Amino acid sequence: MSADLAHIRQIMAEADCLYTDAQVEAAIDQVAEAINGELAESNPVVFCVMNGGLIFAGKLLPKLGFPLELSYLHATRYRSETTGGELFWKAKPEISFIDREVLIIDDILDEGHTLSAIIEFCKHAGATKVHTAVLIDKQHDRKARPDLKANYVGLPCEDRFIFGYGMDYKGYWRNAAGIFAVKGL
Ligand SMILES: O=P(O)(O)OC[C@H]1O[C@H](OP(=O)(O)OP(=O)(O)O)[C@H](O)[C@@H]1O
Ligand SMILES: Nc1nc2[nH]cnc2c(=O)[nH]1
Repeated sequence: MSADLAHIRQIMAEADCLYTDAQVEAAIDQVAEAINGELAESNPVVFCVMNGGLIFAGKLLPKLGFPLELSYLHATRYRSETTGGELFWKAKPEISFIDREVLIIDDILDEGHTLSAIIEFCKHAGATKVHTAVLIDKQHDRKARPDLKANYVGLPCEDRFIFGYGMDYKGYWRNAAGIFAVKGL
């Protein structure tokens, strides 16, 4: 069924802006500085988690000033919905992880089932160390594991359904220049 574009436009018009474009850009600069300080000698394979990680990875990678290899993987459990379900691998990584450090880049750590599963996958595939970077860490007590944290976090956000900078609302507004929360969610 095609999307109701009037509804999609209304979502943007009524949304609350949690972070402006400039605030997100400043947060990405800080993440880049931290990664440059810690991973410059580690020759990592960097994985962008599609689709949500695309914008964050695209903005972050040119700010990293050391040799790295880039690949992608696609795991989803929201599938254009606003609540998560089973993790579904749309594309598993094809590059070898054996004896490599890995940096996973994703847009959001929410309940963390996605990141947990990806970390386990990388370890089983032979990665020596798995580093994680997320643009947003959603603040609540429903994490998949209580100690689950990303190594690098751009910004915290309140416990609402958000979109923009790679994150979608029903498949739309990944292109929104800022982080927005859906009215009432
Ligand atoms: O911490 P969790 O509760 O597991 O949620 C986080 C995941 O949810 C989103 O992916 P989604 O399944 O929506 O796929 P998409 O990136 O293709 O939109 C997001 O990109 C993260 O990968
Ligand atoms: N777009 C979007 N995807 C998510 N995946 C997990 N949480 C969220 C969220 O708040 N927004």
